Amino acid sequence: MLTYRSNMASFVFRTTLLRCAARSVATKYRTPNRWRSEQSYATAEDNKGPKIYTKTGDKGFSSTFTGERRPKEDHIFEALGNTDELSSAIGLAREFCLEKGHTFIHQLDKIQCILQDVGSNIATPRSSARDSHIKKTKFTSQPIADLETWIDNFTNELPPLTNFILPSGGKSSAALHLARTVCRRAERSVAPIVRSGEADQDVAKFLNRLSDYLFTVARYAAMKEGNEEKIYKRPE
Ligand SMILES: Nc1ncnc2c1ncn2[C@@H]1O[C@H](COP(=O)(O)OP(=O)(O)OP(=O)(O)O)[C@@H](O)[C@H]1O
Repeated sequence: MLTYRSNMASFVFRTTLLRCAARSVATKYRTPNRWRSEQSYATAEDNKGPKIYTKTGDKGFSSTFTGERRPKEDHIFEALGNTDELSSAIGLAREFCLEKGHTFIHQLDKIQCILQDVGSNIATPRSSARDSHIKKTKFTSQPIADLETWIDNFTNELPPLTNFILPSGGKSSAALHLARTVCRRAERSVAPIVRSGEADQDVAKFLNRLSDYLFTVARYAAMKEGNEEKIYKRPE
């Protein structure tokens, strides 16, 4: 259901994108509430209609939510791409965790949705944003507080860390570690955007806290599955 919903959201994104080519990215980075209301307007006609590609990016330029055209190697698209990759890495880890019946799936689901909001914020450079853009893409601090609560709860159940842990501990755990490293890349790419005032500070804080969450939940998954985590040993 959830996958269907997200496919649907992306489909509606795309169809709207084609209908409103001049506002291309504006449609792709809408707030979740806006997506939901648009989904209810999707019709059978929409389903037959436009293609997924607009070809507007073929010359190596794309659009921000504010309508600026920038080269694809711009910091903004780099950060958007890393955030997208992060959500995909979490999605894969989630599938392994689901197979093992882990209880934190709902947290991963929520995080993937928040990452869409991270993308909206990054795609809206403050220097060219109108008030309405800023209002729609504002990133709140609540998701950071949620991550901190989840980290603290898992940490209370885990044995204390006494060694360097290496990515291991079964498929769920190793996939969560991989997502953690992608998260750190996303954080690095967001840093200059936040520093220059183009995105909200809380976006950087969220990504920083998210890598700690992914580390902690990776350890938790290994513990719950009864898998040993590899620890660093100095090579003989
Ligand atoms: N390679 C990329 N990496 C990260 N973000 C991208 C990339 N290309 C585009 N974007 C961002 O994602 C939004 C949607 O992507 P999309 O693929 O529709 O853009 P496009 O390449 O400009 O268009 P098209 O694929 O239709 O030619 C863009 O408006 C832009 O903000």
